[in-house]
Amino acid sequence: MKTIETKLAPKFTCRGVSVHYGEFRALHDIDIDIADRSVTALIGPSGCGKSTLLRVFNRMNETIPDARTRGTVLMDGTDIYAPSIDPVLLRTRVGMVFQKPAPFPRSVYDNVAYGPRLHGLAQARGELKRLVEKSLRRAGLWEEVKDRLSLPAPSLSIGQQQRLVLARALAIDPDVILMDEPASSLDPIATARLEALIEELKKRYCIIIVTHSMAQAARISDKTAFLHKGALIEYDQTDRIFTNPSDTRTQDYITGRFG
Ligand SMILES: Nc1ncnc2c1ncn2[C@@H]1O[C@H](COP(=O)(O)OP(=O)(O)OP(=O)(O)O)[C@@H](O)[C@H]1O
Repeated sequence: MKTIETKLAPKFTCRGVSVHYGEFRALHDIDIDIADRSVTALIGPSGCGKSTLLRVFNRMNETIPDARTRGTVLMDGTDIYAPSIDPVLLRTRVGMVFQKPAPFPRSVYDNVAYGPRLHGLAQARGELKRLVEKSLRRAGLWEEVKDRLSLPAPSLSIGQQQRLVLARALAIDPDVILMDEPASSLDPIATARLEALIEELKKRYCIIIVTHSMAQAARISDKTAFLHKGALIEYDQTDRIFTNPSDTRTQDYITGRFG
C-alpha cells in the first residue's frame, strides 16, 4: 500500500547550535526542529538564552559585537549562515517584534510603508497603499487607524503601537515572525487581543515567541522549548510539557518552584 507522507518538513532545523558572547557560552549544542504554521514558545529562567536562541533564526546575534554563532541552521532546507546568504535579506523573510514597541517617530502610514519602500516591494503608490492596508488589517489595527494614517505613530496607545510594529514586520511579507516577550508592556486586554491575533497569524506564518508567562505559553503555543543555562532541556507539545514534564527542572519552573 502507498504511504502518504503527512508530516510537513520543518521550517527550521538547528543542529549543534552554540552562541558565545566573547568567552561566555550563552547557548550550547542546541538541536531543534521548528514547524511551519505553528506557534513555538521558548521558556526558561532569566538569562537561560531564550532571546539568544530567538536571534539565531534571523542572524540578529551578528549585530552584537563579540557574538559568535556555530552550528547549522537550515530554513526550508537552506543554510541561513552560508556566506551566500545576505542577513539583511534574510530578515525580510524572518521578521521580528521586540519586547517594547518602538515605532519610528513618523506617521502610522510611513511606519508600515518603510520596509516595502526600502526593499522595493511596491512600485506604484496605489500598490503601496494596498500593502499598508493589508498589513494593518492582518495586524488587527486597520479599523482603529484607517482615518488617522498620518498620525505620528508614538501617539498611539502601547497596545496599538505593538500591533503597528507587527504590521511593519508583516508588510515585508515574511514567512516567520519572531516575538521577544511581545506582551510584556501590554495590559490584559491588549495582551488578549495580541494572543487572538497570534492564533490567527499562525495559519500563515511560523511564529516563535519568547515569553515569561507560563499561562501565555500554555494558551497560545503548539510546542514549547524549555531552556536552562543555555541548554535545551525539553521540547515537546505544549500540553504534554505542561501536564507531564519529563525533567524536574521544567517541572519546578512551570510550577513556580524554580530556585
Ligand atoms: N550582548 C551580550 N553580551 C554579553 N552577554 C550577553 C549579551 N546578551 C546576552 N548575554 C548573556 O547571555 C545569556 C543569555 O541571555 P539571553 O538574553 O538570551 O537570556 P534570556 O533567557 O532571554 O533572559 P531574560 O529572560 O532575562 O530576557 C545571559 O547570561 C546574558 O547575560
